[in-house]
Amino acid sequence: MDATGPAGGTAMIRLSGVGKTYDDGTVAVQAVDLDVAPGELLCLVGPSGCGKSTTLKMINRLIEPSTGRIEIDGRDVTGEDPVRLRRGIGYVIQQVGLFPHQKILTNVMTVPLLYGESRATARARATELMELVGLDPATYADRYPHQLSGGQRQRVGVARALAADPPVLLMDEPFGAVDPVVRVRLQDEFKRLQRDLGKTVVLVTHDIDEAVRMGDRVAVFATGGRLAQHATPAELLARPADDFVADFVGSERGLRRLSVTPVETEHLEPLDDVRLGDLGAAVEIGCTLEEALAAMLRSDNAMVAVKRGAIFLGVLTPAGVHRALRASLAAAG
Ligand SMILES: Nc1ncnc2c1ncn2[C@@H]1O[C@H](COP(=O)(O)OP(=O)(O)OP(=O)(O)O)[C@@H](O)[C@H]1O
Repeated sequence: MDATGPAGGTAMIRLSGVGKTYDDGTVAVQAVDLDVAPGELLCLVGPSGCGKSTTLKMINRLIEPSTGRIEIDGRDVTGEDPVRLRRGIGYVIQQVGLFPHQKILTNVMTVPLLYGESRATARARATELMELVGLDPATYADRYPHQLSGGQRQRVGVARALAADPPVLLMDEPFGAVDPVVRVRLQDEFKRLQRDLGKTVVLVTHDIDEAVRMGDRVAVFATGGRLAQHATPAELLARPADDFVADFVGSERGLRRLSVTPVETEHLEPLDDVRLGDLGAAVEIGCTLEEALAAMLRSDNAMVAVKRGAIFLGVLTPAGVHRALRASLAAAG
C-alpha cells in the first residue's frame, strides 16, 4: 500500500494542530484539527482570505505547514515524496487548466498515459470517464476546450482528476465559474458521483449554500485562519457555534435547512380516495424539503404526493413542511 491508500479505495485524512504562517508573517491558518472520514465530503467554507485554500494545499503539499501534522490513512504526508503523494490525490481547481490545443478526449487521456497505460487503454478509460461525468463522448471527444461551456469544461476537469482513480480528491471552488443554475446541477451530480465512487473529498467554497448542499460535514473558517465550527450541515444551521458562524450562515438559515432536511413519513398526512396520478406532483420519500416544496410550487395544489416507488404514502402540506423543520431543529439541538 502506498502513502495514500490503495488506488480506487477511500482514505481517511487527519489534520492535527495544522497551522501556516507565511514568510511575511501572515497567519493564514491557526492550529486546525480536522478529521475527514473515508468516503466523506468535507466542505471548507468561510469569507475571502480565511485560509481555506492554504489548508487544502497543505494536504497535497503544494504548501508546507508551519506547524502540526497531516496524515492520510495514518501516514504523515510530510514524510512522503510530493510527486508520489499527489498521484493518490486528485486536484480540481476553478480554472480547470485544460490544454487549449488538445481535444477533450486527449486532455482526459493525459493522466492515464502519464501512468504508463497504452494509448488504447487510455482512450477507453477517458471515454468511460467522459460518460461518467455526463459528457457524451460522441459529441464532445473531438472538440477543443474553447468549444465547451464553462460547466462542460468543469466536468472535463472532474473527469481528468478522476482518471487516476485517486482515493482522495481536493477541489478548490470547482463550480465557481459557472452560472447558478448549472452550478446547482453540477453540485447535485457531483455529490451523487462521489457517493457512488466512495471518494474522500475536501472541497473549498465561499458559498454557504454550496457547503450545506454538498458537505457531509462543513468546516467554517473565520478570518485569521481560525476553525470556527466543524459540524454536519444540519447541526451548523441549527446551532451555530458563535456569533461569527451565525452571521456567516445568515438569517436565512431556516430556509437553508430546507435543503438538508429529508421528508419523512411522520410529516405526511393521509388522503383518502386519492390515486397517485390524481395529484400531479409527486416526490419520493427521503427527498429534501426543498425538493418537495419545489414540486408543490409547480403543482396546482398546495400539497405534494409522497411515494415510495409506486406506493402512495401520503401528502405533504405547507403545515407538514413547518412541522418537519421544527422537528429537525429540535433533533439537532
Ligand atoms: N504566498 C503568500 N504569502 C503571504 N500571504 C499569503 C500567501 N498566500 C496567501 N496568503 C494570505 O493568507 C491568507 C489566507 O489565504 P487563502 O488563499 O488560504 O484564503 P482563502 O480563504 O482561500 O481565500 P479566498 O476565498 O479569497 O480564495 C490571506 O490573508 C492571504 O492574503
